[in-house]
Amino acid sequence: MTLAAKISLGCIADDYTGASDLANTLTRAGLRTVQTIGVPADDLALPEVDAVVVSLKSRSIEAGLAVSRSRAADKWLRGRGASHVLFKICSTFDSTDAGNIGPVMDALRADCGEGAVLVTPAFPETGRTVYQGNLFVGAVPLNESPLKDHPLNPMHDSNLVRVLARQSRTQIGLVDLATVTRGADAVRARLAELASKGIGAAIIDAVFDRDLETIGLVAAEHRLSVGASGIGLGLARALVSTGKVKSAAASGATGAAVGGPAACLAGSCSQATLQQIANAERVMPVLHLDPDRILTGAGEAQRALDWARPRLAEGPVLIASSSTPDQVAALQARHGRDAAGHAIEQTMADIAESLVRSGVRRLVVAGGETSGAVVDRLKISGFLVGVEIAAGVPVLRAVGDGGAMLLALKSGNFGGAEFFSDALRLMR
Ligand SMILES: Nc1ncnc2c1ncn2[C@@H]1O[C@H](COP(=O)(O)OP(=O)(O)O)[C@@H](O)[C@H]1O
Ligand SMILES: O=C(O)[C@@H](O)C(=O)COP(=O)(O)O
Repeated sequence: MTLAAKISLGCIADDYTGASDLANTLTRAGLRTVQTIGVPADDLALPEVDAVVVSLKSRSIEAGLAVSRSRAADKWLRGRGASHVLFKICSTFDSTDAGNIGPVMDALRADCGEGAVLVTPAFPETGRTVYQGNLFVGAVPLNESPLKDHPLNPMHDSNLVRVLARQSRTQIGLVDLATVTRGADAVRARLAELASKGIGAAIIDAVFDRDLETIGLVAAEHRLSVGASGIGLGLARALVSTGKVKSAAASGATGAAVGGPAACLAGSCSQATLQQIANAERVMPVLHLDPDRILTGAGEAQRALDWARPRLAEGPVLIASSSTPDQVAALQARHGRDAAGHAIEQTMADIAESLVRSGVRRLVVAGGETSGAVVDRLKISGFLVGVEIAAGVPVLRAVGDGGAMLLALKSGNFGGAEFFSDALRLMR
Protein backbone atom coordinates (compact mmCIF):
# COMPACT_ATOMS: atom_id res chain seq x y z
CA MET A 1 0.00 0.00 0.00
CA THR A 2 1.39 3.42 -0.87
CA LEU A 3 0.61 5.94 1.81
CA ALA A 4 3.11 8.72 1.20
CA ALA A 5 2.78 10.80 4.35
CA LYS A 6 2.08 9.59 7.85
CA ILE A 7 -1.54 9.39 8.84
CA SER A 8 -2.99 11.63 11.54
CA LEU A 9 -5.77 9.36 12.77
CA GLY A 10 -6.01 5.59 12.82
CA CYS A 11 -9.34 3.85 13.30
CA ILE A 12 -10.31 0.24 13.88
CA ALA A 13 -13.99 -0.46 13.24
CA ASP A 14 -15.64 -3.61 14.59
CA ASP A 15 -17.89 -3.95 11.55
CA TYR A 16 -18.03 -2.74 7.97
CA THR A 17 -21.13 -0.57 8.11
CA GLY A 18 -19.73 1.09 11.21
CA ALA A 19 -16.49 1.69 9.35
CA SER A 20 -18.25 3.39 6.44
CA ASP A 21 -20.29 5.45 8.89
CA LEU A 22 -17.07 6.66 10.52
CA ALA A 23 -15.29 7.19 7.20
CA ASN A 24 -18.25 9.32 6.12
CA THR A 25 -18.09 11.41 9.30
CA LEU A 26 -14.33 11.97 9.01
CA THR A 27 -14.62 12.89 5.32
CA ARG A 28 -17.36 15.41 6.02
CA ALA A 29 -15.24 16.94 8.79
CA GLY A 30 -12.46 17.57 6.26
CA LEU A 31 -10.17 14.54 6.67
CA ARG A 32 -9.10 12.69 3.55
CA THR A 33 -10.14 9.20 4.55
CA VAL A 34 -9.98 5.70 3.19
CA GLN A 35 -11.73 2.57 4.46
CA THR A 36 -9.80 -0.68 4.17
CA ILE A 37 -11.23 -4.15 4.55
CA GLY A 38 -9.06 -5.86 7.12
CA VAL A 39 -5.43 -4.91 7.66
CA PRO A 40 -4.28 -3.74 4.21
CA ALA A 41 -2.02 -5.83 2.05
CA ASP A 42 1.29 -4.14 1.32
CA ASP A 43 0.55 -3.88 -2.41
CA LEU A 44 -2.81 -2.09 -2.04
CA ALA A 45 -2.48 1.24 -3.87
CA LEU A 46 -4.33 4.07 -2.15
CA PRO A 47 -4.13 7.86 -2.36
CA GLU A 48 -2.53 10.02 0.30
CA VAL A 49 -4.89 10.35 3.25
CA ASP A 50 -5.22 11.82 6.75
CA ALA A 51 -7.17 8.93 8.25
CA VAL A 52 -7.45 5.21 7.63
CA VAL A 53 -10.41 3.20 8.93
CA VAL A 54 -9.51 -0.49 9.09
CA SER A 55 -12.75 -2.48 8.94
CA LEU A 56 -12.89 -5.70 10.90
CA LYS A 57 -15.78 -8.10 11.30
CA SER A 58 -15.05 -8.52 14.99
CA ARG A 59 -18.20 -7.42 16.76
CA SER A 60 -19.79 -10.82 17.16
CA ILE A 61 -16.85 -13.22 16.99
CA GLU A 62 -15.08 -14.94 19.89
CA ALA A 63 -13.41 -12.29 22.10
CA GLY A 64 -9.87 -13.69 21.77
CA LEU A 65 -10.05 -13.48 17.98
CA ALA A 66 -11.46 -9.95 18.13
CA VAL A 67 -8.52 -8.97 20.34
CA SER A 68 -5.85 -10.47 18.09
CA ARG A 69 -7.32 -8.93 14.93
CA SER A 70 -7.72 -5.53 16.57
CA ARG A 71 -4.15 -5.61 17.88
CA ALA A 72 -2.87 -6.39 14.37
CA ALA A 73 -4.84 -3.45 12.97
CA ASP A 74 -3.56 -1.18 15.74
CA LYS A 75 0.03 -2.20 15.04
CA TRP A 76 -0.40 -1.46 11.34
CA LEU A 77 -1.97 1.96 11.97
CA ARG A 78 0.66 3.00 14.48
CA GLY A 79 3.33 1.78 12.08
CA ARG A 80 1.94 4.33 9.58
CA GLY A 81 2.38 7.11 12.09
CA ALA A 82 -1.03 7.24 13.79
CA SER A 83 -0.41 8.59 17.28
CA HIS A 84 -4.10 8.25 18.14
CA VAL A 85 -6.26 5.22 17.40
CA LEU A 86 -10.06 5.26 17.71
CA PHE A 87 -11.66 1.87 18.28
CA LYS A 88 -15.02 2.39 16.50
CA ILE A 89 -17.89 0.52 18.12
CA CYS A 90 -21.61 0.72 17.48
CA SER A 91 -23.55 3.79 18.57
CA THR A 92 -25.90 1.37 20.33
CA PHE A 93 -22.95 -0.29 22.13
CA ASP A 94 -23.70 -3.66 20.50
CA SER A 95 -21.90 -6.28 22.61
CA THR A 96 -22.49 -9.02 25.16
CA ASP A 97 -21.05 -9.68 28.63
CA ALA A 98 -18.34 -11.73 26.87
CA GLY A 99 -17.26 -8.72 24.81
CA ASN A 100 -16.07 -7.59 22.52
CA ILE A 101 -15.76 -3.91 23.46
CA GLY A 102 -14.16 -4.50 26.87
CA PRO A 103 -11.58 -7.13 25.88
CA VAL A 104 -10.45 -5.19 22.78
CA MET A 105 -10.25 -1.93 24.73
CA ASP A 106 -8.22 -3.60 27.50
CA ALA A 107 -5.75 -5.07 25.00
CA LEU A 108 -5.29 -1.88 22.97
CA ARG A 109 -4.91 0.13 26.17
CA ALA A 110 -2.20 -2.21 27.45
CA ASP A 111 -0.39 -2.06 24.10
CA CYS A 112 -0.23 1.73 24.00
CA GLY A 113 0.16 2.33 27.73
CA GLU A 114 -2.88 4.62 28.00
CA GLY A 115 -4.01 5.79 31.47
CA ALA A 116 -7.79 6.21 31.39
CA VAL A 117 -9.52 5.74 28.03
CA LEU A 118 -12.47 7.95 27.03
CA VAL A 119 -15.45 5.89 25.83
CA THR A 120 -18.67 7.21 24.29
CA PRO A 121 -21.10 5.83 21.70
CA ALA A 122 -22.89 9.19 21.49
CA PHE A 123 -23.82 10.19 17.93
CA PRO A 124 -26.41 12.96 18.26
CA GLU A 125 -27.06 13.20 14.52
CA THR A 126 -28.64 9.75 14.69
CA GLY A 127 -30.30 10.27 18.08
CA ARG A 128 -27.72 8.48 20.24
CA THR A 129 -26.97 10.49 23.37
CA VAL A 130 -25.35 9.60 26.69
CA TYR A 131 -26.38 11.15 30.00
CA GLN A 132 -25.10 10.02 33.41
CA GLY A 133 -23.59 7.07 31.61
CA ASN A 134 -26.97 5.97 30.25
CA LEU A 135 -27.37 5.55 26.49
CA PHE A 136 -30.52 6.88 24.87
CA VAL A 137 -31.72 5.89 21.40
CA GLY A 138 -33.94 8.77 20.41
CA ALA A 139 -36.24 9.43 23.36
CA VAL A 140 -35.89 6.04 25.06
CA PRO A 141 -33.15 4.31 27.06
CA LEU A 142 -31.21 1.66 25.13
CA ASN A 143 -32.93 -1.21 26.93
CA GLU A 144 -36.37 0.02 25.81
CA SER A 145 -35.28 0.67 22.21
CA PRO A 146 -35.56 -1.82 19.31
CA LEU A 147 -32.03 -2.94 20.25
CA LYS A 148 -33.60 -5.07 23.00
CA ASP A 149 -34.59 -7.43 20.16
CA HIS A 150 -31.31 -7.51 18.20
CA PRO A 151 -30.79 -11.02 16.77
CA LEU A 152 -27.14 -11.31 17.89
CA ASN A 153 -26.65 -8.94 20.83
CA PRO A 154 -29.91 -7.90 22.48
CA MET A 155 -29.20 -4.89 24.72
CA HIS A 156 -30.95 -5.06 28.10
CA ASP A 157 -29.03 -2.49 30.17
CA SER A 158 -28.74 1.19 29.25
CA ASN A 159 -26.15 1.99 31.94
CA LEU A 160 -22.89 1.76 30.03
CA VAL A 161 -20.68 2.03 33.11
CA ARG A 162 -22.25 -1.26 34.22
CA VAL A 163 -22.26 -2.79 30.71
CA LEU A 164 -18.57 -2.07 30.12
CA ALA A 165 -17.56 -3.10 33.65
CA ARG A 166 -18.99 -6.57 32.97
CA GLN A 167 -16.74 -6.91 29.89
CA SER A 168 -13.53 -5.25 31.03
CA ARG A 169 -10.78 -6.16 33.46
CA THR A 170 -10.36 -2.52 34.48
CA GLN A 171 -12.66 -0.41 36.65
CA ILE A 172 -14.95 1.91 34.68
CA GLY A 173 -15.58 5.52 35.72
CA LEU A 174 -17.90 8.29 34.52
CA VAL A 175 -17.19 11.77 33.19
CA ASP A 176 -20.57 13.44 33.48
CA LEU A 177 -22.19 16.09 31.31
CA ALA A 178 -21.67 18.82 33.92
CA THR A 179 -17.91 18.26 33.62
CA VAL A 180 -18.01 18.15 29.81
CA THR A 181 -20.00 21.38 29.78
CA ARG A 182 -17.25 23.10 31.81
CA GLY A 183 -14.84 22.43 28.94
CA ALA A 184 -11.68 20.58 27.97
CA ASP A 185 -9.69 21.50 31.10
CA ALA A 186 -12.42 20.14 33.36
CA VAL A 187 -12.46 16.88 31.36
CA ARG A 188 -8.65 16.65 31.51
CA ALA A 189 -8.73 17.13 35.30
CA ARG A 190 -11.47 14.53 35.80
CA LEU A 191 -9.66 12.03 33.58
CA ALA A 192 -6.42 12.54 35.49
CA GLU A 193 -8.30 12.04 38.76
CA LEU A 194 -9.80 8.77 37.51
CA ALA A 195 -6.44 7.55 36.19
CA SER A 196 -4.78 8.33 39.54
CA LYS A 197 -7.32 6.01 41.20
CA GLY A 198 -6.37 3.21 38.80
CA ILE A 199 -9.59 3.52 36.80
CA GLY A 200 -8.71 2.47 33.26
CA ALA A 201 -11.66 3.76 31.25
CA ALA A 202 -14.53 6.20 31.59
CA ILE A 203 -17.87 6.53 29.88
CA ILE A 204 -18.18 10.19 28.97
CA ASP A 205 -21.55 11.87 28.53
CA ALA A 206 -22.37 13.73 25.32
CA VAL A 207 -25.69 15.13 24.13
CA PHE A 208 -24.72 17.69 21.49
CA ASP A 209 -21.96 17.93 18.88
CA ARG A 210 -20.33 20.68 20.94
CA ASP A 211 -19.83 18.11 23.75
CA LEU A 212 -18.09 15.85 21.25
CA GLU A 213 -15.84 18.72 20.17
CA THR A 214 -14.72 19.15 23.79
CA ILE A 215 -14.21 15.41 24.11
CA GLY A 216 -12.31 15.29 20.80
CA LEU A 217 -9.86 17.97 21.97
CA VAL A 218 -8.97 15.95 25.05
CA ALA A 219 -9.05 12.54 23.34
CA ALA A 220 -6.66 13.74 20.62
CA GLU A 221 -4.01 14.33 23.31
CA HIS A 222 -4.21 10.65 24.24
CA ARG A 223 -3.24 7.45 22.41
CA LEU A 224 -6.58 5.62 22.38
CA SER A 225 -10.30 6.29 22.48
CA VAL A 226 -13.38 4.13 22.08
CA GLY A 227 -16.66 5.21 20.55
CA ALA A 228 -18.94 5.71 17.58
CA SER A 229 -18.95 8.33 14.84
CA GLY A 230 -19.64 11.15 17.31
CA ILE A 231 -16.22 10.92 18.92
CA GLY A 232 -14.83 10.55 15.40
CA LEU A 233 -16.39 13.92 14.62
CA GLY A 234 -14.85 15.41 17.75
CA LEU A 235 -11.41 14.01 16.96
CA ALA A 236 -11.54 15.18 13.34
CA ARG A 237 -12.59 18.70 14.32
CA ALA A 238 -9.83 18.77 16.96
CA LEU A 239 -7.20 17.71 14.42
CA VAL A 240 -8.34 20.46 12.06
CA SER A 241 -8.74 23.20 14.70
CA THR A 242 -5.30 22.53 16.19
CA GLY A 243 -3.73 22.59 12.71
CA LYS A 244 -2.56 18.96 12.85
CA VAL A 245 -4.56 18.30 9.70
CA LYS A 246 -5.07 20.83 6.95
CA SER A 247 -8.76 20.53 6.22
CA ALA A 248 -9.48 19.29 2.70
CA ALA A 249 -12.74 20.16 0.98
CA ALA A 250 -15.27 17.88 2.66
CA SER A 251 -16.43 16.57 -0.66
CA GLY A 252 -15.78 12.84 -0.79
CA ALA A 253 -14.74 10.80 -3.78
CA THR A 254 -16.42 11.36 -7.06
CA GLY A 255 -15.64 9.38 -10.16
CA ALA A 256 -17.04 8.13 -13.39
CA ALA A 257 -20.58 6.78 -13.35
CA VAL A 258 -20.66 3.02 -12.96
CA GLY A 259 -24.12 2.27 -14.32
CA GLY A 260 -25.35 -1.25 -14.95
CA PRO A 261 -27.80 -3.37 -12.97
CA ALA A 262 -28.44 -2.58 -9.31
CA ALA A 263 -29.59 -4.77 -6.43
CA CYS A 264 -30.35 -4.46 -2.72
CA LEU A 265 -29.84 -7.14 -0.06
CA ALA A 266 -31.30 -6.87 3.44
CA GLY A 267 -30.23 -9.12 6.31
CA SER A 268 -30.91 -6.64 9.09
CA CYS A 269 -34.00 -7.34 11.19
CA SER A 270 -34.05 -3.88 12.75
CA GLN A 271 -37.29 -1.95 12.96
CA ALA A 272 -35.89 0.72 10.60
CA THR A 273 -34.91 -1.83 7.94
CA LEU A 274 -38.28 -3.64 8.17
CA GLN A 275 -40.01 -0.33 7.44
CA GLN A 276 -37.60 0.49 4.60
CA ILE A 277 -38.29 -2.91 2.99
CA ALA A 278 -42.04 -2.39 3.27
CA ASN A 279 -41.69 0.99 1.54
CA ALA A 280 -39.41 -0.41 -1.18
CA GLU A 281 -42.20 -2.84 -2.17
CA ARG A 282 -43.95 0.15 -3.78
CA VAL A 283 -41.05 0.97 -6.10
CA MET A 284 -39.15 -2.25 -6.88
CA PRO A 285 -39.68 -6.01 -6.93
CA VAL A 286 -38.98 -7.51 -3.49
CA LEU A 287 -38.28 -11.18 -2.73
CA HIS A 288 -38.62 -12.38 0.87
CA LEU A 289 -36.35 -15.34 1.50
CA ASP A 290 -37.61 -18.22 3.61
CA PRO A 291 -35.13 -18.42 6.54
CA ASP A 292 -36.14 -22.01 7.39
CA ARG A 293 -35.33 -23.10 3.86
CA ILE A 294 -31.93 -21.42 4.19
CA LEU A 295 -31.22 -23.37 7.36
CA THR A 296 -32.27 -26.67 5.86
CA GLY A 297 -30.20 -26.16 2.70
CA ALA A 298 -33.20 -26.15 0.38
CA GLY A 299 -31.65 -24.12 -2.46
CA GLU A 300 -32.94 -20.73 -1.33
CA ALA A 301 -30.01 -18.82 -2.89
CA GLN A 302 -30.70 -20.44 -6.27
CA ARG A 303 -34.41 -19.58 -5.98
CA ALA A 304 -33.45 -15.95 -5.31
CA LEU A 305 -31.11 -15.82 -8.31
CA ASP A 306 -33.66 -17.39 -10.64
CA TRP A 307 -36.11 -14.74 -9.46
CA ALA A 308 -33.68 -11.81 -9.72
CA ARG A 309 -31.82 -12.40 -12.98
CA PRO A 310 -34.70 -11.85 -15.42
CA ARG A 311 -35.78 -8.72 -13.50
CA LEU A 312 -32.39 -6.95 -13.36
CA ALA A 313 -32.63 -5.53 -16.87
CA GLU A 314 -35.86 -3.72 -15.87
CA GLY A 315 -34.46 -2.01 -12.76
CA PRO A 316 -33.26 -2.64 -9.21
CA VAL A 317 -34.49 -5.57 -7.10
CA LEU A 318 -34.46 -6.17 -3.36
CA ILE A 319 -33.88 -9.56 -1.69
CA ALA A 320 -34.51 -9.71 2.06
CA SER A 321 -34.18 -12.32 4.80
CA SER A 322 -35.40 -9.85 7.42
CA SER A 323 -38.13 -10.93 9.83
CA THR A 324 -39.95 -9.53 12.85
CA PRO A 325 -38.55 -10.10 16.38
CA ASP A 326 -41.08 -12.93 17.06
CA GLN A 327 -40.12 -14.72 13.84
CA VAL A 328 -36.41 -14.25 14.56
CA ALA A 329 -36.84 -15.69 18.06
CA ALA A 330 -38.78 -18.68 16.69
CA LEU A 331 -36.13 -19.42 14.05
CA GLN A 332 -33.35 -19.15 16.61
CA ALA A 333 -35.21 -21.52 18.95
CA ARG A 334 -35.37 -24.08 16.15
CA HIS A 335 -31.80 -23.74 14.84
CA GLY A 336 -29.69 -21.81 17.38
CA ARG A 337 -28.79 -18.12 17.28
CA ASP A 338 -25.30 -18.35 15.83
CA ALA A 339 -26.15 -21.06 13.31
CA ALA A 340 -29.13 -19.07 12.05
CA GLY A 341 -27.16 -15.83 11.75
CA HIS A 342 -24.21 -17.47 10.04
CA ALA A 343 -26.25 -19.48 7.53
CA ILE A 344 -28.30 -16.46 6.50
CA GLU A 345 -25.20 -14.25 6.17
CA GLN A 346 -23.51 -16.85 3.97
CA THR A 347 -26.60 -17.20 1.79
CA MET A 348 -26.61 -13.42 1.33
CA ALA A 349 -22.94 -13.62 0.35
CA ASP A 350 -23.73 -16.43 -2.14
CA ILE A 351 -26.47 -14.31 -3.69
CA ALA A 352 -24.26 -11.20 -3.85
CA GLU A 353 -21.43 -13.10 -5.51
CA SER A 354 -23.72 -14.53 -8.18
CA LEU A 355 -25.44 -11.20 -8.78
CA VAL A 356 -22.08 -9.53 -9.34
CA ARG A 357 -21.15 -12.33 -11.74
CA SER A 358 -24.40 -11.55 -13.55
CA GLY A 359 -23.29 -7.94 -14.02
CA VAL A 360 -24.54 -6.11 -10.92
CA ARG A 361 -22.21 -3.17 -10.23
CA ARG A 362 -24.31 -1.19 -7.76
CA LEU A 363 -25.15 -2.98 -4.54
CA VAL A 364 -26.95 -1.78 -1.41
CA VAL A 365 -26.61 -4.00 1.67
CA ALA A 366 -28.58 -3.52 4.88
CA GLY A 367 -27.09 -4.91 8.07
CA GLY A 368 -23.62 -4.82 9.59
CA GLU A 369 -22.87 -8.54 9.81
CA THR A 370 -24.62 -9.04 6.48
CA SER A 371 -22.44 -6.37 4.85
CA GLY A 372 -19.35 -8.00 6.32
CA ALA A 373 -20.20 -11.37 4.81
CA VAL A 374 -21.00 -9.82 1.41
CA VAL A 375 -17.93 -7.58 1.18
CA ASP A 376 -15.63 -10.43 2.26
CA ARG A 377 -17.09 -12.71 -0.39
CA LEU A 378 -16.65 -10.04 -3.07
CA LYS A 379 -13.00 -9.76 -1.98
CA ILE A 380 -13.10 -5.97 -1.95
CA SER A 381 -9.94 -4.54 -0.40
CA GLY A 382 -11.10 -1.03 0.42
CA PHE A 383 -13.39 1.89 -0.31
CA LEU A 384 -13.23 5.57 -1.12
CA VAL A 385 -16.02 7.57 0.47
CA GLY A 386 -18.54 9.34 -1.77
CA VAL A 387 -21.64 11.41 -1.10
CA GLU A 388 -23.80 10.88 1.95
CA ILE A 389 -27.09 9.05 1.41
CA ALA A 390 -28.33 9.39 5.00
CA ALA A 391 -26.66 10.14 8.31
CA GLY A 392 -23.96 7.51 8.74
CA VAL A 393 -24.33 5.97 5.28
CA PRO A 394 -22.16 7.12 2.34
CA VAL A 395 -21.88 5.87 -1.22
CA LEU A 396 -18.70 3.76 -1.37
CA ARG A 397 -16.50 3.24 -4.41
CA ALA A 398 -14.56 -0.02 -4.29
CA VAL A 399 -10.79 0.17 -4.80
CA GLY A 400 -8.69 -2.68 -6.11
CA ASP A 401 -8.71 -4.92 -9.13
CA GLY A 402 -12.34 -6.06 -9.14
CA GLY A 403 -13.61 -3.43 -11.60
CA ALA A 404 -15.65 -0.30 -10.89
CA MET A 405 -18.33 -0.92 -8.32
CA LEU A 406 -20.47 1.22 -6.00
CA LEU A 407 -21.83 -0.04 -2.70
CA ALA A 408 -23.83 1.32 0.20
CA LEU A 409 -23.45 -0.53 3.49
CA LYS A 410 -26.31 0.47 5.75
CA SER A 411 -26.35 -0.05 9.46
CA GLY A 412 -29.62 -1.78 10.26
CA ASN A 413 -30.87 1.16 12.27
CA PHE A 414 -29.87 3.96 9.94
CA GLY A 415 -31.55 5.67 7.02
CA GLY A 416 -34.92 7.22 6.31
CA ALA A 417 -38.12 5.40 5.36
CA GLU A 418 -37.24 5.44 1.63
CA PHE A 419 -33.61 4.46 2.13
CA PHE A 420 -33.30 1.95 -0.71
CA SER A 421 -34.55 4.32 -3.40
CA ASP A 422 -32.61 7.23 -1.81
CA ALA A 423 -29.43 5.17 -2.11
CA LEU A 424 -29.98 4.04 -5.68
CA ARG A 425 -30.71 7.59 -6.80
CA LEU A 426 -27.20 8.62 -5.67
CA MET A 427 -25.41 5.53 -6.96
CA ARG A 428 -25.03 6.27 -10.63
N1 LIG B 1 -35.08 -13.96 9.42
C1 LIG B 1 -34.01 -14.01 10.22
N2 LIG B 1 -34.05 -14.72 11.37
C2 LIG B 1 -32.95 -14.75 12.19
N3 LIG B 1 -31.80 -14.12 11.96
C3 LIG B 1 -31.72 -13.39 10.82
C4 LIG B 1 -32.82 -13.31 9.90
N4 LIG B 1 -32.43 -12.54 8.86
C5 LIG B 1 -31.18 -12.16 9.12
N5 LIG B 1 -30.74 -12.68 10.30
C6 LIG B 1 -29.42 -12.51 10.93
O1 LIG B 1 -29.53 -11.41 11.84
C7 LIG B 1 -28.28 -10.74 11.91
C8 LIG B 1 -28.53 -9.28 11.61
O2 LIG B 1 -27.38 -8.58 11.90
P1 LIG B 1 -26.83 -7.43 10.99
O3 LIG B 1 -26.68 -7.86 9.60
O4 LIG B 1 -25.60 -6.92 11.69
O5 LIG B 1 -27.96 -6.32 11.06
P2 LIG B 1 -28.00 -4.98 11.95
O6 LIG B 1 -27.23 -3.97 11.21
O7 LIG B 1 -29.44 -4.66 12.07
O8 LIG B 1 -27.34 -5.29 13.27
C9 LIG B 1 -27.36 -11.40 10.89
O9 LIG B 1 -26.54 -12.35 11.53
C10 LIG B 1 -28.37 -12.08 9.95
O10 LIG B 1 -27.84 -13.19 9.25
O1 LIG C 1 -22.45 3.37 15.11
C1 LIG C 1 -23.38 2.88 14.50
O2 LIG C 1 -24.55 2.82 14.93
C2 LIG C 1 -23.10 2.23 13.18
O3 LIG C 1 -21.97 2.76 12.59
C3 LIG C 1 -22.89 0.77 13.39
O4 LIG C 1 -21.85 0.33 13.83
C4 LIG C 1 -24.05 -0.02 13.09
O5 LIG C 1 -23.90 -1.42 13.22
P1 LIG C 1 -24.98 -2.37 12.49
O6 LIG C 1 -26.33 -1.89 12.91
O7 LIG C 1 -24.71 -3.75 12.92
O8 LIG C 1 -24.78 -2.18 11.02
